[in-house]
Amino acid sequence: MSNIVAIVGRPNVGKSTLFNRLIKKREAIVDSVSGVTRDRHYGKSDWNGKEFSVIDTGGYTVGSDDIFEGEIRKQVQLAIEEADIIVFVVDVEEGITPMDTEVANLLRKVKKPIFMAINKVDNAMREADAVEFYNLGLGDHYTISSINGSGTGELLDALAEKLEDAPEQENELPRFAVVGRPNAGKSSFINALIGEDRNIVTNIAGTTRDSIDTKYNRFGFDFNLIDTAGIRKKSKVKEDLEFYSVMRAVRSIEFCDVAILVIDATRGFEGQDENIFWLAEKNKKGVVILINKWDLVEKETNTMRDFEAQIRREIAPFTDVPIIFISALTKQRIFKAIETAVEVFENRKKRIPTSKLNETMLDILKQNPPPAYKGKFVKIKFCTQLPTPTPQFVFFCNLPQYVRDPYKRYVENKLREIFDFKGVPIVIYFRKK
Ligand SMILES: Nc1nc2c(ncn2[C@@H]2O[C@H](COP(=O)(O)OP(=O)(O)OP(=O)(O)O)[C@@H](O)[C@H]2O)c(=O)[nH]1
Ligand SMILES: Nc1nc2c(ncn2[C@@H]2O[C@H](COP(=O)(O)OP(=O)(O)OP(=O)(O)O)[C@@H](O)[C@H]2O)c(=O)[nH]1
Repeated sequence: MSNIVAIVGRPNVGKSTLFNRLIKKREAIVDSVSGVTRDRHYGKSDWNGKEFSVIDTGGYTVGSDDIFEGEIRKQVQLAIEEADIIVFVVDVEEGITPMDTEVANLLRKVKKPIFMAINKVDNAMREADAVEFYNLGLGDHYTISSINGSGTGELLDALAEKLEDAPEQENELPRFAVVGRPNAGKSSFINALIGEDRNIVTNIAGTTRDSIDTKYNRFGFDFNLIDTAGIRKKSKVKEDLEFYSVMRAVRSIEFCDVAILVIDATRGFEGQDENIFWLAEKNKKGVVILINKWDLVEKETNTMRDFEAQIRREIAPFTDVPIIFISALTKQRIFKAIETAVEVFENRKKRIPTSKLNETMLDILKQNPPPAYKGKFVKIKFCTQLPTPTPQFVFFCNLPQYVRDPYKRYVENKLREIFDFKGVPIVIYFRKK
């Protein structure tokens, strides 16, 4: 299952504004992960019950006009190859520009669903101006105002119809995605893992959407590796582009059950690593962190402990994530890495019987209830785990609106302590009863 929506268009048409609006719809649950080094946005949202990832292209580095245009063309081409749905944003204030025409020419040949969002249609007058864009010869048009939100609902309704439903994934093999920054050692890890079997990679990049899995049996475990991009041929263009690595990570994370995040020990846990981490968490995927190239690190007594502590600080409150120190080069703890990923996969499927959950949790929560709010006391009466693919719990109480985030975190920590959800994001709801 993959629902990646890419927003393309020339600079200043309102792509980022539209992106924010698409994501803000569900601000309480999701927010955007913005690239630290550059202004790249990707986020997770849902509409009419369907989930999707949104990637905002752009964040172009300003150079000469030629370079600039080349950069846009590259991003559009990548969006065409890698995204499932494309939203092409144009600007009614400016009308059709040569760059719009160029983008439209690229898009016209594409079989994927394309939505043309004619932006900045803030009032009825501009509705008439929008007609001009029919000349670009692209199918479906939507007049929107990203600033005031008008028209975006219709756009999303139409878009949601093209999104795929989340598939049932019971009883399938674990799907692992090896993700991380360029040069972290992802390919080396995969090669160390599959060793002489590397020829069993039969999928060719980009042939079909579903060819992203490859099945392996190693160390007695059966699993699928998602998007073993590193062992495939890479094109120079793709390697150069930060946009490509983001797109790749989003896609393989969407497909996986557990994200194996490879960090370069010699560089530490940096902004981009954190982005990928939170992306997995927002997608409710299991996570295992591998600190690779451990052979290169000069070790003193507390090196490992300090390294680990620093990462746990960064990823709080989701701190019980396995962190394993490996070397893809010497194959140190490669087995342990896979074994742990399998454990996390099992944790993610874990179902706590309602009776057991109530027996343990209600007592604990009674002894440590949410703080009174405006003189009112919250009483938690009952709890249950939802029948969702990933752990989600509902706590029924008299005044759910008074339960604050710190208390939710407390409850989450208790659940983690008692039931072991190591490496797995869990979601907690309070509802009225
Ligand atoms: N009037 C009006 N202005 C808008 C609308 N949407 C965006 N803008 C304005 O257009 C300008 C550009 O918006 P951005 O969202 O930054 O455009 P962008 O396409 O992401 O630009 P790049 O990051 O340069 O690619 C900003 O000043 C926005 O406030 C709209 O619906 N109506
Ligand atoms: N010393 C040491 N070097 C390593 C280790 N793992 C990878 N390397 C080296 O790090 C460099 C990058 O490794 P790759 O496996 O290509 O990294 P990658 O994450 O797949 O990189 P991209 O394909 O660019 O995303 C190579 O020169 C590897 O030989 C390790 O555990 N120890």
